[in-house]
This record gives sequence, C-alpha cells and structure tokens, in this order.
Amino acid sequence: MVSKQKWTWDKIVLASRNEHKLREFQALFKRNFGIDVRGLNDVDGVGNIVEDGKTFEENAVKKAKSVANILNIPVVADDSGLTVDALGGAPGVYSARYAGEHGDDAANNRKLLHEMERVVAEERTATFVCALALILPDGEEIVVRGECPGRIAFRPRGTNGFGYDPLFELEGRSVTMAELSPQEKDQISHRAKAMQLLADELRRRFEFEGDETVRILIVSDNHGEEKVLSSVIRREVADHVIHCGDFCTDADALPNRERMTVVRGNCDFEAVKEEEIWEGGGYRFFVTHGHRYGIKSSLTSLLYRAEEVAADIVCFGHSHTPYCSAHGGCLFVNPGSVVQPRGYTVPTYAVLETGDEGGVDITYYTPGGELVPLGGTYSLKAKKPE
Ligand SMILES: O=c1[nH]c(=O)c2ncn([C@@H]3O[C@H](COP(=O)(O)OP(=O)(O)OP(=O)(O)O)[C@@H](O)[C@H]3O)c2[nH]1
Ligand SMILES: [Mg+2]
Repeated sequence: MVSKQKWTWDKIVLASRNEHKLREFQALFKRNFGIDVRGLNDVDGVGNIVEDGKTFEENAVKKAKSVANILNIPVVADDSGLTVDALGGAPGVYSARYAGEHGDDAANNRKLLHEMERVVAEERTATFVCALALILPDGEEIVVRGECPGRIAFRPRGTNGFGYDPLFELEGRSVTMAELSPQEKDQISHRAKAMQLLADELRRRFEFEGDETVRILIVSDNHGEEKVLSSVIRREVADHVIHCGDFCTDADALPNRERMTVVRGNCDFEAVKEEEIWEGGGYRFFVTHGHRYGIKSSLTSLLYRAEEVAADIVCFGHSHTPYCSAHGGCLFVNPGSVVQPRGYTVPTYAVLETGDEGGVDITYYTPGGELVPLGGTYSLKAKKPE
C-alpha cells in the first residue's frame, strides 16, 4: 500500500457567491467525503474578486487564491461558461457578463440568440466548460477541467438549471440542459465532470476519515510502451495494480512490481504466470490475458473458468477493446489497451474502487487522465468472504 497524507479538515470554502454552484458542491463533498462546504457569505473580509484571466483555469486559480490567502483551510473555486464555435469561443470567460450586467441570464440569452440569428443548425456547436481550482493550505494547487458538448438551440426550452441552460441542447440528444432534472444535470454536466476529476485527484492524494475504499488500477496491452504505463501508475497512486498482459518488456523492470499482479500475454515471453488469483478489497480477482479463452470471439470459455475458480471479478485484455459487464454475479473488466485502441476511439485504462455498500465503481480514463464514458457502478457480493 502507498501511504497517503491524511485529510484533516472537516470543511472547505467555495470561493463563490453563486448559490447554484454552492448547492452542487455541498452535495458532492458531503456524499464523497463527509465534508461541509461554506460559501463566501460565511467568510468575512473577502471583497470583490476581479475575474480578468484569459482562461477559465486562470480565473478559477485567481478566485481560489484570493480567499486561500486569508484562510488556513482548503479553498475551491469554479470558473465556468459557454464557448460557441460560430462566435470564435465567445462568450467564454465573459459568460456571466456577456450582455453587460453581471449575472443577467435573460439578457445574456437574448444577446446569444441575436448573435446566432444567421447561423445554420450544423454550425451551432458549443461547449459548456468548468474549471475548478483547489488550493491547499500548504499552497499546493489542483486544477481540473470538465466539458460538456452540445449546440445552441433556436429558441429557449425548459425551466430547470440556470444561465444558458434553456438554450443548450445536449450533443446527440434533442433536449436542452434546462429540460433535464437537476439529478440528471448533476450526472452529465461540465461541472459534474470536473467535480469527479477533482474528487478522483483528492482520493489519489489523501486518505479520508472512515474511508475504506480500495482503489485498484487495471491496465493492459501497453506493448513495450513503458513511459505510458509508468505515467498512469504514477498518477493513479492505487493500492494495487492489475496488468492483464502484453507488457512486452522485462517483467522485473515493470514499475511498482511489488504491488502489481501481472500475467503473460500472447506477445510476452517472460517467466510470468498465465493466470493469477489476487484477493483484495474483499473480492477475489481472476487475472488472465484472455487469448487462451478465445475472448475475441466469445466470453463463454472465460465465463466457465471464472465459475471454476470462484472469481468475483475477472480482469482480462487481449482485444484492446474496453469492456465492463456483470454475468452471473461475476464482473468482467477489460480495461482496453493503454496505447493501441481497437473497437474504441481512444486508448484506455480502468480504475476499480470498492464502495461502502458491497459494490464496486469502475471508471475509465485515457492515459492523459481524461474521463471516458464507460464503466459504472455494480453491486457485487463477494462469493468468498475474506
Ligand atoms: O446555463 C448554464 N449552466 C451552467 O451549468 C453554467 N455554468 C456556468 N454558466 C455560465 O457561466 C457563468 C459563470 O461565470 P462565473 O464562473 O464567473 O460564475 P459567477 O460569477 O456566477 O460566480 P463566481 O463563482 O464567480 O462567484 C454563469 O453566470 C453562466 O452564465 C452556466 N450556464
Ligand atoms: Mg464570476
């Protein structure tokens, strides 16, 4: 196990007076870490913060720093907005004051519709962006960014949300952000994505009170690309690493070998076992590359083998295609290839986290650390209690 720093603060401050943002942050931090979030209305001595950065990130850091300078607890700030391709990225960092007066949503929406009057449907693409900056009392900064793609509607629809939500149609769907329930917006919005990345980063760095979560990194098929593998392992700071084979390098030189379960792939000639059982987080993992079970054509043989060895979770690779699904009380996870994707657009790896109530979360990322919309939460009962 890697030793993490203990998280010692029972509350943090959001450097914002925007009540919509405050509510979303309070829900996230309470649910994830049991921490309270206070807004600027609870903090004395913070004047108006001038948002003169050229990027969302610069503004988020500036807002967080102006408050962190006078407090000795972690401070988070959000800078967000809408970028419209046909308008060269406007309103961008000026989203809140696009029509002049700060926070006049109705005037902002009117101006946006006016500017887009002559723009045809195919050219109305836009992105909601949210940058979050968290400053720790020792001065360390964590900055993340979440994006949500869509397009600008011809007229407003829906009454939920705030800001430009009634004019923002989600990519691949015919609804606007304002037609979603608050719960659904919280799952898919730019802010939700940024919040998940921030929560991930905090879990990588800190151990939280009562947090029994075990975090396991699952990778496969790096085919000799040691640097990519090392950078993913370094970033994830997982309790354990499972490598499903085709590393194609000296097995002894694999990074973090002492906390890695690794199996031999069809391209490996190393003295590494073809299959491994690893037990951790209350579950029994069966690890194989998968070529011996013909996984490219069907999972049937692997399903039988999983039953034979009483696995709760099967990790395999070989196809370079991410896959995550439960069959007969057993979860099958293929993290995809971390360098050469097939049947999927980007290279991927997976992180498995054990939850409090007998479930596991599987999250997929690109090697650059961006979230990939695969995986999910699976309720899983361990067949063999530890
Ligand atoms: O329809 C929307 N749905 C969203 O989910 C959303 N998120 C941001 N925005 C727009 O971007 C501005 C933020 O500007 P902003 O980050 O400076 O925030 P703000 O000034 O309201 O508060 P603060 O945090 O700076 O105190 C807001 O006013 C909105 O116009 C959104 N619009
Ligand atoms: Mg602002």
